[in-house]
Amino acid sequence: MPLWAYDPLAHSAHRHCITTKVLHLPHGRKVEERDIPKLIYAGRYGRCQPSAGGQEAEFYSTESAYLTIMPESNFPILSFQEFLSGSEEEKRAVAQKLYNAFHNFGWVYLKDFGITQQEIDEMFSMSKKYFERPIEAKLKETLKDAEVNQGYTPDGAEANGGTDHKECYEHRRFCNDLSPSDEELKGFKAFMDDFYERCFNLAVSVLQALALVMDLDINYFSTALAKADPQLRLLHYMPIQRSIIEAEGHARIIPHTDFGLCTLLFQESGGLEVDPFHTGNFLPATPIPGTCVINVADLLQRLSNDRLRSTLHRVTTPPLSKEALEKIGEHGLLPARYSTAFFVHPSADIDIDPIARDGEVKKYSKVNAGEWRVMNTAKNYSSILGSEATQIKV
Ligand SMILES: O=C(O)CCC(=O)C(=O)O
Ligand SMILES: [Fe+2]
Repeated sequence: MPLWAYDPLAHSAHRHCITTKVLHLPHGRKVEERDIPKLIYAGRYGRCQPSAGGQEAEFYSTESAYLTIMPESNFPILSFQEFLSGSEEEKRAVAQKLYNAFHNFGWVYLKDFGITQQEIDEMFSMSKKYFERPIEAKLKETLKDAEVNQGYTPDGAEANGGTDHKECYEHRRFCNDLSPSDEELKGFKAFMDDFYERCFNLAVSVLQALALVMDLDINYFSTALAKADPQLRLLHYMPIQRSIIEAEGHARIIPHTDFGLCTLLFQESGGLEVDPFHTGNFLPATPIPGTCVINVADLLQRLSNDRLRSTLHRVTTPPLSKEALEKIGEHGLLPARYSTAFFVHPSADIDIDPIARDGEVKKYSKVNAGEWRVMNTAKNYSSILGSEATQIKV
């Protein structure tokens, strides 16, 4: 695996290949080349830590800046090509790697998955046109119902235990009444329907891969998704004062887990951070061109009886150069950020009952996917849907 020194004060793309055989650390300590892969990056301004045992490495410095060491990415990067077009044996090998990534980290960067970077760029350009419209036009299309869960959400209206600073648009499979007409934004609905379908097909393939290694019927998830109505979400994090999103209880999106089966995520710039082990140690999940990120969500964790991990994640200040941060200052504005998520929820009539193996105890009770979804959506949107919305019981 190539090794990269990553400068947390520099732009996310700013990485230097490590050429040294030995890293010299403060206080005369050294890390031999063979041990470098064991170091993991431990926070935006944090420390390097050996991943298994041993002493903390802390920062080491070069002439240019503080550097920490990390592999090219904090999370595995996996080509999906051979699952889509390979032999049975190749399919199984990809599926096993996907399963391992979800088991160990809950996250994977997928490449060669059938949607090109050019198509992703076109989607972001449509997303920007949507959000650039006047606020009055967007507010007319405000999301109204936890069950329908389609339309626009203004800044500050969705959060659960803190304050988010973002605006969103939700697109669904069967009905999108609260979306701009062709007169308002030409081609929007047709474009989003098409992008939605491509995400849906990818989600089915990803879940089929998991079924293969989880010893489930290969059609288990396609049946669970037959009548499903997942949620394509466009997100816009407006330019915002750094001091606001770095204040206690605030973020562009506060730490949370997703509550469906899994989520596909496309991101244009940095700021996303993941805490795979729920220890408060958030690792940057910076965008890698040509990839999408896929994370496990709560229903898959429940179904797998905790074999697959649904991880905490948040969006906060992106990794910017020291100069850029100085220029922005504490009260200056951070640049806007765009991302798009596809939340994969099963059909409302499916029950999710943990699969316990080898005499294992089930760690969760059975839940109905439809009720689970309405309850979680209502909780997150109580500020626009009213407090009664949170009283739906499972
Ligand atoms: O914007 C992102 O990168 C993450 C969005 C997210 O986690 C969510 O909407 O649940
Ligand atoms: Fe999320």
